[in-house]
Amino acid sequence: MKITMLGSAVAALKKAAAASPSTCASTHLLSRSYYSAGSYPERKVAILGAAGGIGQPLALLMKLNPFVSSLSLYDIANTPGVAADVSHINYPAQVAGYVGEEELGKALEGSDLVIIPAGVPRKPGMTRDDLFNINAGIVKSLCVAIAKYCPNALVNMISNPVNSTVPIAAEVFKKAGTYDEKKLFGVTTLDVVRAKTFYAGKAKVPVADVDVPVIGGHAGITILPLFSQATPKANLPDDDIEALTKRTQDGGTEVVEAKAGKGSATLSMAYAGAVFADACIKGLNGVPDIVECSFVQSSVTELPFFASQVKLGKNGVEKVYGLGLLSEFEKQGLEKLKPELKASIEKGIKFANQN
Ligand SMILES: NC(=O)C1=CN([C@@H]2O[C@H](COP(=O)(O)OP(=O)(O)OC[C@H]3O[C@@H](n4cnc5c(N)ncnc54)[C@H](O)[C@@H]3O)[C@@H](O)[C@H]2O)C=CC1
Ligand SMILES: O=C([O-])CC(=O)C(=O)O
Repeated sequence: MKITMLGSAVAALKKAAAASPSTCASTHLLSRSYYSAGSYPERKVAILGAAGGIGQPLALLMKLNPFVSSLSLYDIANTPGVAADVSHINYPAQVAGYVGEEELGKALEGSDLVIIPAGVPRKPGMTRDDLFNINAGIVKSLCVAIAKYCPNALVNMISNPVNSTVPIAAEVFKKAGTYDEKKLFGVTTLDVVRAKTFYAGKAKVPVADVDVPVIGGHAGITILPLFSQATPKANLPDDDIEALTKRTQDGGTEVVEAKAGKGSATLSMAYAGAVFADACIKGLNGVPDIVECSFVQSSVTELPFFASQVKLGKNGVEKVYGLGLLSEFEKQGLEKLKPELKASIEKGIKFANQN
């Protein structure tokens, strides 16, 4: 029964992907073109924190991605079991599990893409910034190893607070002399996934057709969905737009509270992480017009890092898009988010240079 369900879910994903363009509406995982055997280079993907709540379903989804030839699962515990389990799935990727710091180098060597969901999640009452004290150190040490063992890999940062962990990673790479701003991404795809889902529900349009850019950062009011640019157009009243904006900004907290102490979003995050990783790999492989929102080094505003739509190419970020036309409500939201986002970025930079 379970196998039948997974089979039909994959078939549904393939159907949806075949029906959608490969632009920023690409929140679908599998497309037929993947199956033109041998037409793409081998790709190694490493997941750091692979035995965790996000790491395990993300490992599953990356195993199902036929672009991936080697899947490297690293954690401080429990990865041999996760790797053995995932390795039995009849998709091409060769799976290996690595456990403990002494195996981190082997886990990373040769990686084209490193995805980092390592670190502690929130409990009710906490902000993402409350995770800083533990996760900053974890991310920093993992990035030191990335600089050493796979300095050319794209890095997808999931660990929170993303608004600070991305600047930490950038500083570590700068110190190591390996920083390439085109290759470092804060994963904000879950904000886009949520904005699409909530908008589709309110506007009563098919969710597969919806696109909504989300800009700013990845915490509370720094998450700014641009519903004025949402497609298909729905002309929702202002109070609906305000409610949708708030729900998107509080989406993570909604899940944290519903899980009541048992962590934060894992399944939707694994999905979002797999969508973004897939877009990165497609870009590396030269698939044209791959556009996703991500928190990257940016000159779109005065802040050094900012999330907006980016085009992904053979070297990572090919183009950072501007914000387009904003409504008055969005303009106000943009000004309101800047001080918090600036402080979180500076906190990350300071940590990386002091510790
Ligand atoms: N960017 C986003 O949109 C989202 C980010 N997150 C963040 O992702 C992170 C992980 O969340 P969960 O998977 O739910 O947590 P979890 O606690 O279930 O898993 C984290 C994993 O990281 C591992 N880990 C800890 N230190 C490590 C190290 N030094 N090296 C390698 N692995 C290490 C742990 O052993 C554990 O298996 C959290 O910081 C959470 O806030 C969660 C949801 C969405
Ligand atoms: O809310 C959290 O702590 C996890 C997260 O980043 C999200 O679900 O967006």
